Amino acid sequence: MTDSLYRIAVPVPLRRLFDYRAPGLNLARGARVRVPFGRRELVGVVWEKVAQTEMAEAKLQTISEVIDFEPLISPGISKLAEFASGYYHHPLGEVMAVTLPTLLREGKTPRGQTLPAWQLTDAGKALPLDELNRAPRQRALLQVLQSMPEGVLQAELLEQGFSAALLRQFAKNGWAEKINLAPENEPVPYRSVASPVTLNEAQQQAVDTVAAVEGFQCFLLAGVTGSGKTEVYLRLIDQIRQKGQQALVLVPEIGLTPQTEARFRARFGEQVAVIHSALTERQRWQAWDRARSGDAGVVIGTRSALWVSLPNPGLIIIDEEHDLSFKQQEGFRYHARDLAVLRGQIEQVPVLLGSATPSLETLRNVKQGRYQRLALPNRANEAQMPVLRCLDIRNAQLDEGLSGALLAKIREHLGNDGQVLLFLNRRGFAPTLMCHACGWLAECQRCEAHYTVHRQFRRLRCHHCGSERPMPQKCPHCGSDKLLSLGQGTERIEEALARHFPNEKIARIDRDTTRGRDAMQRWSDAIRRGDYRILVGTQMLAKGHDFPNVTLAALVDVDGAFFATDFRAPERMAQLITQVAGRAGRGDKPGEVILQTRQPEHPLLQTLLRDGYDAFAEGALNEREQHGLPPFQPIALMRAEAGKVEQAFALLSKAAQALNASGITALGPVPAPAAKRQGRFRAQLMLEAANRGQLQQVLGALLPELENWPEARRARWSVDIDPQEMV
Ligand SMILES: Nc1ncnc2c1ncn2[C@@H]1O[C@H](COP(=O)(O)OP(=O)(O)OP(=O)(O)O)[C@@H](O)[C@H]1O
Ligand SMILES: [Zn+2]
Repeated sequence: MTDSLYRIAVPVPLRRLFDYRAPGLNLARGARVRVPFGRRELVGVVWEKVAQTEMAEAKLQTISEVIDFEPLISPGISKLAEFASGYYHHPLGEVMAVTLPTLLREGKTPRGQTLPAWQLTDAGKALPLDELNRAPRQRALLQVLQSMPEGVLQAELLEQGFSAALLRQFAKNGWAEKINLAPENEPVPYRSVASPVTLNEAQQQAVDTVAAVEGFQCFLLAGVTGSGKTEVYLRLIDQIRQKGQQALVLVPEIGLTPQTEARFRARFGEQVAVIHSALTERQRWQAWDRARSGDAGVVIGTRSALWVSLPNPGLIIIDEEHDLSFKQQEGFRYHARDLAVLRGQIEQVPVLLGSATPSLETLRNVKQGRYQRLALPNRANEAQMPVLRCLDIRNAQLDEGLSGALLAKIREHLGNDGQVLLFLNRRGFAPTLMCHACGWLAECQRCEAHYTVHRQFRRLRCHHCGSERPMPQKCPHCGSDKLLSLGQGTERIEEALARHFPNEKIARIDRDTTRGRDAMQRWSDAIRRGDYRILVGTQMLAKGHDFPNVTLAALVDVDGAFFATDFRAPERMAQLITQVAGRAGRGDKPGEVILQTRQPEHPLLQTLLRDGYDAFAEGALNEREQHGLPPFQPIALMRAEAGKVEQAFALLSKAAQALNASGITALGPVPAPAAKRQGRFRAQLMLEAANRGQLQQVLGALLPELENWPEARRARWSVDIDPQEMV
């Protein structure tokens, strides 16, 4: 007799699966098992049953414990994981582990909520009904309990009119006992709630087009800021819920836009399960489990929610599809938007990508006819799009980066009862501390980067590694007390504004003021109430908010982006400007947008202001095509970091040779833009291929080999397919 053999995805950084014996067991794909691995025990996921193994008989080990007898992961998700593992060249075992909530990954099986219930004892079961003919209530209860041997929820019995006293009587007689029963995960029946708004023509057309699709089709919902994209999502979800299907909605950072969650809850109530990073592990598992059981009809979450198994999916939505947060930047570097489209294909459901500033990747897919474009060209509620204007600050007198003209504009808008929003993508007081006497710079030794001055905390902080130290009183080098804070962060702008507008309350929204679970919710409520009329913030303030009374949006400094080396910098800048601008004039008062710049004639800025984001994107796409950059040609980055520079370079140089020999262009190695982080030196290799197939094939062959090189043991390395950031 031969044992059953199973191939298991074990969470180790090796690009292969492992075979185990499971004598006499019948295991389901997607179920968890505990297996011996080296000297440890690990939780793996059953991948497939195999007839034979290449492993030596003596090395073959036996599964130590079966955790799930039913698959925990849906067939759709395991297909998606398998594809992603191949595409991103990340070990399948680790992919599986990353995609599960921590409790499940650790092999735990959290017990769901249980409710009090009643069940007959053996004496109760043996009791003939006729014996209770003279006590009709008792007889009725006995009859109910006999018909449900697994027990009946106490709440249900009370609802049927059996009193608590009667139940106690049964217990006293020894006929029944109180037990705990898991509530049946019966989906809450869905009732459609009438929408408070009537869709406009463009919205209605978008809804009708998506709703008419059977099976897979990917759409771009290109709606200008404030065009009512969310309303389109809600309407479509309502339609699929009526068919009993589930919707998956991925959003950038749900904590930043509490209004979005509130709108979904207002429409779908208990149907909604929200998955984000601020949940406890138990809450996260609960939300995940409600989705997996079909109990939750609408799942809203950040990147990792992509991996939730759904028994009955009907629609996948990616809101703000251009957002960088959909790309995981470490470990398993997947792009949740790209995989969501694939998931739609696997599960045969429509996918809707929404954005006012679509990524160039998505726009190219539209051009090629792979995605269908749905446009919402106007704001939903008759509000006009704001007017964008450059404010030339060359030679202007600046007070902490604020020009007199900008200050006058702020005064004007406040005078007209509007709120004003100032955007600066730098938190803290100042990005640099310098000694006026000797030129000493406060630098993080571990990262070779400037410390940021945080006056609020009286500390210097490294924004790369998080290390910090007290603000020095004197220069540690020459002892002078003339220490200068150079440049501006949000804290400093706030301080300057407080000087100019002493009677106004100022809301500063950045990572330093939004700690804690409901911080953003409180800010958002206070801003909508009008408690604050001046808002200063980083990109947290640029994303998706709907503050109807904001009439002026100003970008304090747009020049930085022009000097960035990353080829995606112009795209990001255009998206950011358009999104910040989109916060202005959303209510009944018209909006105005001001960009402070020393490069008012910059062609990119000109195109964006004169012709809008779509025209800008068109030009940017042409440029990418001419230079053979994504989305026209695929690129990948191979990164390495080590305690010594030479170790990182040694590995990458050897890899470059191998890659160049196989027809891939490997550029480098060069030091990474952030060449030292947390005491480790970083280098990278840029890979360009003629096409995806070639890139996949060459890397697929090289990496299992590279894994065993001696150089690979002296450096930590990773591969980033379709990298979004070059850092
Ligand atoms: N058909 C409609 N009639 C009237 N008001 C509407 C309609 N659709 C949406 N709105 C309102 O318009 C405002 C903007 O809508 P919504 O927030 O959905 O836009 P959005 O496209 O998601 O915006 P952004 O991309 O800027 O986040 C909201 O206050 C919403 O209630
Ligand atoms: Zn540091």
